[in-house]
Amino acid sequence: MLSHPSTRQRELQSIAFSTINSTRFPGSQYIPTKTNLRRRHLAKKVRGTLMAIIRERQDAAAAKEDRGYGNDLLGLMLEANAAAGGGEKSMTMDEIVDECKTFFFAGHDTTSHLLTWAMFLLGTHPEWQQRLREEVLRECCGGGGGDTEALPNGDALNKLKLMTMVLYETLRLYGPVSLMARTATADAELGGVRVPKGTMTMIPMAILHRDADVWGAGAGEFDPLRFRGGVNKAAAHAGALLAFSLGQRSCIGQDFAMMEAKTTLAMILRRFAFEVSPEYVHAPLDYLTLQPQCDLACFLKLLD
Ligand code: HEM
Repeated sequence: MLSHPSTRQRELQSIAFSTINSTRFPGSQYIPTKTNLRRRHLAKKVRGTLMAIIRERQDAAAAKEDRGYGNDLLGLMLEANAAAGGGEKSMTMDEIVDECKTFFFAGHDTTSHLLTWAMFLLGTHPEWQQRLREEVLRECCGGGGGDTEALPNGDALNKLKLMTMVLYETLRLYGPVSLMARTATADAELGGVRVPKGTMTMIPMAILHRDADVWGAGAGEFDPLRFRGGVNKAAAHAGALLAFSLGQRSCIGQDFAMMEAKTTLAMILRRFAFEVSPEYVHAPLDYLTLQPQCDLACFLKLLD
């Protein structure tokens, strides 16, 4: 089934990933190969769907309907763009569509796979699952107020110290983004190796995150307590956890991702106990984001 825009966007990502190592030459993207034709067709469909959503928002704002451009990220972007009034700071329609695609890819698959791996680790470490459940029941039942059905509020989420440690440890062992690329903008020297300007370097975060020189002898083990002194004190180097990258181009959505993951896990933990299916095959696959190759089946048990 390929009717949903997110399904099309996923197929586009999958084409992009599978052609990363293909030989390319100027103009090769215009040759009518099966993959190129499919890519063009999907890109057109995704753009059409996004344009329809954007036009609907613009019409609602023009008609001065209460909802205006909408109170989500797209709404804020369209509102800011309208305020820029076509000046230097405004975005073209193509740029807005591209932002929508970026946020879908950067913001959706990453967080959902962080949750997948957290479920895997908690499903295979029942003692940690129980510790987190106790923390959740203590700190945020009903946003901190005792109602087990209500969403946890921001204050309650901030009190989930063990949960934060488990998520950092999940990001270390199974960070959804396992590789980053950077191009040297000037001649440089890196660990004694000359890196000429223009060289593309790859930063293998997944490997660095399991380096015993940095994380200690138990680098391969699940040990959330290594983060008890904070993220900067967990390893030999303060910037060792690279899951969201560091510096100017680090992840813009990292706080949001942590909040989403904490909220979702809190809601699952207080209602269900879970374990990983004995049929699960452990085969993490780096398919733009790190994910289980054959899904992750879990058994959930409703708690009293
Ligand atoms: C567990 C969840 C997430 C992880 C592991 C993650 C990881 C990363 C990493 C490693 C980068 C740097 C990539 C590079 O420089 O090559 C990045 C950038 C980015 N992320 Fe995330 N991300 C997550 C969630 C999110 C969410 C929820 C959003 C949006 C709501 C988001 C939006 C972005 C954007 C827009 C960038 C580009 C920032 C820039 O270049 O200035 N991410 N993310």
